[in-house]
Amino acid sequence: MSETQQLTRLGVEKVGSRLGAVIHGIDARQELSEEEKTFLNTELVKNKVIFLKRQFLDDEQHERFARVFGKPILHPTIAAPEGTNYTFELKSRYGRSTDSWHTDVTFVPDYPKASILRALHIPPYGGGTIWANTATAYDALPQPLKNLADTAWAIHSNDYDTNYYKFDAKQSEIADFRAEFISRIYETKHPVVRVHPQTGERNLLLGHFVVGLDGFSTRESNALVEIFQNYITEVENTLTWRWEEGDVAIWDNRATQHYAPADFDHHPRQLRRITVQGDIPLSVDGRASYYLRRP
Ligand SMILES: O=C(O)CCC(=O)C(=O)O
Ligand SMILES: [Fe+2]
Repeated sequence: MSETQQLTRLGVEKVGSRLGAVIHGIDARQELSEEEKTFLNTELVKNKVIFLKRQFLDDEQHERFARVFGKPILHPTIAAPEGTNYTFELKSRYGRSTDSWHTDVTFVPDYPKASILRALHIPPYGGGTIWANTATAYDALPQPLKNLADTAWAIHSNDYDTNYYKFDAKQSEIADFRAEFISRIYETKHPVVRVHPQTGERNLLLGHFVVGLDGFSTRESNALVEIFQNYITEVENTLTWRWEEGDVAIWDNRATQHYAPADFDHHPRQLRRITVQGDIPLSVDGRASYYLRRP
């Protein structure tokens, strides 16, 4: 197949106003061409979350496909399921989900650049995932709030407040997960505004691993973070994806937050995720994020 033929079969279907596109013409189970890899990386940065429908990847294909976007990395504390090297499992039998807005793994400085999530088992209703654009959220801030965000720093930790779980999931399941999640404690200081290394856009870098803003009291910090988060999670600033089994979502973890509503009762739900290596964020004035604490 000539290069032009190959490129013409690739398609981008925008599915959200501020972010989100479905990519057509890619079979992620196969080894991809350089053109296809470049295309996917370009569309990822442009659309912030992209979807490939009905791919039905196995674990090995998932890990290989993730390499299109970077170097797969292990979660700092949660072990990969047996038979996989870099996989993070989201498996729910009691209605638990990550029903809290976040960017993945921001409790380390060089948190993942992108996450690649595939759906194995989806409940009969609910069980979608919502993404938000952290660049348009920044752009929407009034100038005085931009000025504050540009100069503020936040402390992120994996020992954050997990009481966010709204659905009354089985408490022992939550407790077991939390125990493993905080088996080693990390703390990182990030600028509230991260300059995107590829687009130069300013992105709000917050989410549920934030334990506080540097230099503010807990009350002030909570109030300020809520103001910023409200801009991120404004409904018009988000996109909801209704999964079908086999679908793959890839998000730019430097430019988005996401949330998985616990709206599927006790139906089983299973997804697997691979994250790829990120680089260290830089603030508007060029200062880098750093560890405050590591095991
Ligand atoms: O369960 C989901 O849909 C997303 C969970 C999540 O936060 C993630 O995969 O990073
Ligand atoms: Fe996540």
